[in-house]
Amino acid sequence: MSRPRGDRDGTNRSGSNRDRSNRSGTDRSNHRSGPGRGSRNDPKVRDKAVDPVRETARDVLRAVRERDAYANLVLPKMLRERHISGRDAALATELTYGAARAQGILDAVIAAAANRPVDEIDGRLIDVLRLGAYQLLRTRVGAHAAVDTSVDLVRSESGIGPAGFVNAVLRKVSQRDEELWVDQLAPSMADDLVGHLAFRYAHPRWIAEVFYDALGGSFGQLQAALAADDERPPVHLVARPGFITAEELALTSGGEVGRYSPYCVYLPGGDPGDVEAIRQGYAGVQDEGSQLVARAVTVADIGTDGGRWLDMCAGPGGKAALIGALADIDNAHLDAIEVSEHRADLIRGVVRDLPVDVHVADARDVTAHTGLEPGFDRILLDAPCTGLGSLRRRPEARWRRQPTDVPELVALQRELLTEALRLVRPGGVVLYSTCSPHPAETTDLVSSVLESVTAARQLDARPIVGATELGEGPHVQLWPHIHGTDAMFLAALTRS
Ligand SMILES: C[S@@+](CC[C@H](N)C(=O)[O-])C[C@H]1O[C@@H](n2cnc3c(N)ncnc32)[C@H](O)[C@@H]1O
Repeated sequence: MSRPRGDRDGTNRSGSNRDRSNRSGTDRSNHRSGPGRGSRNDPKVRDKAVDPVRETARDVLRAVRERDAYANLVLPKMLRERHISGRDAALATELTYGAARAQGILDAVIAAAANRPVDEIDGRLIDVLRLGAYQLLRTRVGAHAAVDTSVDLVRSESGIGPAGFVNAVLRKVSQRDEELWVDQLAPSMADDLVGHLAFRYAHPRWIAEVFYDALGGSFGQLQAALAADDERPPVHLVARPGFITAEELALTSGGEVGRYSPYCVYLPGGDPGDVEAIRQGYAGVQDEGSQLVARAVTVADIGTDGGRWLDMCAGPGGKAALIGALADIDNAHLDAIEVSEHRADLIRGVVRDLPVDVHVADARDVTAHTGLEPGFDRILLDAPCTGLGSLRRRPEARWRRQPTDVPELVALQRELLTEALRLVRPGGVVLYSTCSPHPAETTDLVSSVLESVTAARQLDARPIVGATELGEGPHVQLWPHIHGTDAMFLAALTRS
């Protein structure tokens, strides 16, 4: 890949709320007459083609439910295969991700309207009911269009009886707005404020409890955090240092330079795949919080830097690409380890032309599996975690994750951090990060490792992160509602 050369600040060496209006409101079916108008009111006599946008959203929700698929992997592929683009693609994305994120509140409303638990309703109908209820409660799509298109989907696949059922349930859903349904169905604010907020902002209760603990027991902060997490997430781009500056990327993409990371650009809308710099490999899609973590590894003060850098859990390579670009500028070298062959391939795809070696190995015992000896100057351990800090970017994840996932991950994190502290040279830095604010994976984990590795101590991470409102330290916890980033956690450690 040929590219302009630059310095690490991004200068080319060549010189060169849930606000309803924020929700998608494209009512592409308003031309259709709805229930109560002539024969279209009767599912028995209708014979219309289904709307390809809703059909695609329905198919993705079904793949998520039946095959544990990831909506954000399945949807783009389906849109390409079905030649759905532009505004239609945007609407399909909003409906799919919105319905997946809001599943908890939608299911409660559907169960109340159907007068039966959702697990007693055929799964194929549930997908459509969620899609219809989402449109009714959380978009500006007209009620007739939301109901009609849903009934069409069911009638074409399952026939008149199920279509009549969906029609009846969605009509009942449409009789109240979201606020009224919350008043009726959510736990009372007086008796159970965490439960109420969890319901209102479509989070499982256990996750709201984790956020509440991580936020120091503040209901106000919890409400803001859940509300931000319930929003459509912003798209952040990273301008790869030495390839393009954030200013150039903002200019060419129509975006705005980010608040904290010198490499970040906020993209207001549109498909990042259309951005020329991304197509050329000069830029990528990466949350600003992840950029701050990657940059922090490279700016921590460690005295003389021998240029041996390590990324212990590197796949799919977002941070390795940024650290690798900075290593290139600083004449350093990065070893990137990843246990999954497929994810190692993804790393290779983004570090071409950079001083990065990719190793497929288990990082719990790096020397045995890669031959790499201890003595690294800078180590990033971006540990496998519950991902509770990036739920807004993984629509269905909040309903899939279970509290029982936590202990196994914590055990793995403990082994990996202990190994990182073995590999770092005295006076070097280990940055431990998670895209989770769960105390068991963050502060508690760091404390317990520090208790067992007596040569290690924690540094103040705040000065190397380059953001404001970072609390009392020494660790850093970013939040969507405060920093606009994913809820990344970061702790800096060294050893004697
Ligand atoms: C949070 S992700 C890392 C994200 C990455 N730093 C990025 O910015 O693209 C954690 C990664 O660790 C990998 N992993 C899990 N267990 C591992 C192990 N024992 N050794 C090495 N990698 C592991 C997972 O496959 C996953 O790709």
